[in-house]
Amino acid sequence: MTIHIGAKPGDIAETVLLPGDPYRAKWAAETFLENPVCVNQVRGMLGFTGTWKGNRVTIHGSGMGMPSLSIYANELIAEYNAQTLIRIGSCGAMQETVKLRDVILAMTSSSLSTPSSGIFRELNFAPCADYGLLRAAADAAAAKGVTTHVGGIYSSDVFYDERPDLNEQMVRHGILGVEMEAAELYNLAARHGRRALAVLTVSDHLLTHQALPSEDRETGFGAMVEIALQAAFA
Ligand SMILES: Nc1nc(Cl)c2ncn([C@@H]3O[C@H](CO)[C@@H](O)[C@H]3O)c2n1
Repeated sequence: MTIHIGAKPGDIAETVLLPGDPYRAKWAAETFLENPVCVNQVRGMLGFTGTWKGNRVTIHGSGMGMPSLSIYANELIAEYNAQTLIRIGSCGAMQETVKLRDVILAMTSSSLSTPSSGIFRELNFAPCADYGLLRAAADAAAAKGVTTHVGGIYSSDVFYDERPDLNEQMVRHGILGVEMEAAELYNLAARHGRRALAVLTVSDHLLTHQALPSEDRETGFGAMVEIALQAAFA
């Protein structure tokens, strides 16, 4: 047990999928895992452990924002020996070529700051995905015929952004999309020698201002979950 996770030792698998929304964790566990068991309910941040094709997997909410993800990722790594941590989530597209429902595989993630900024101080550390996971996810997506974009994303500290100048530079430099967790996940994986990847479904578009209707957000997420599972056990 930890301060924020009530699971008993051994309840959490070494492979953990991390959606921001605990109810998406519940949906994904019930949809994709055999015999999912709820292993955490502390503060409503649900976590479930089951098997996928015989492989043990935990699907656990991370909450929104890097501070929240940092709490869960730190505890999953330190107390439950998580070895592979894959964020599955939504993001906003920042390039014309990226469309709603497309999948983005985050090779790197830029940010203004992260919970690790205090450690790095003046170092501009480059948070990057595990290459093996990234390659396996790209292969899985291609095999499924899912339109996928691999490149840099932006992990923001805010949803209601007031920096159009910043967005302009990120679009100019090819940033594919914006979300709020991946950079710190990558920092923690690098610090602790673990594997991490962010597999994101485009739910909003910052240039066209389109947004997926709520019912699509769940179905469209199925491909992303399957890509993450296939990559984790490739
Ligand atoms: N900043 C931001 N902007 C856009 Cl357009 C987003 N679309 C999805 N998200 C993700 O969804 C949640 C916010 O709705 C966050 O966890 C974030 O990771 C977004 N976060």
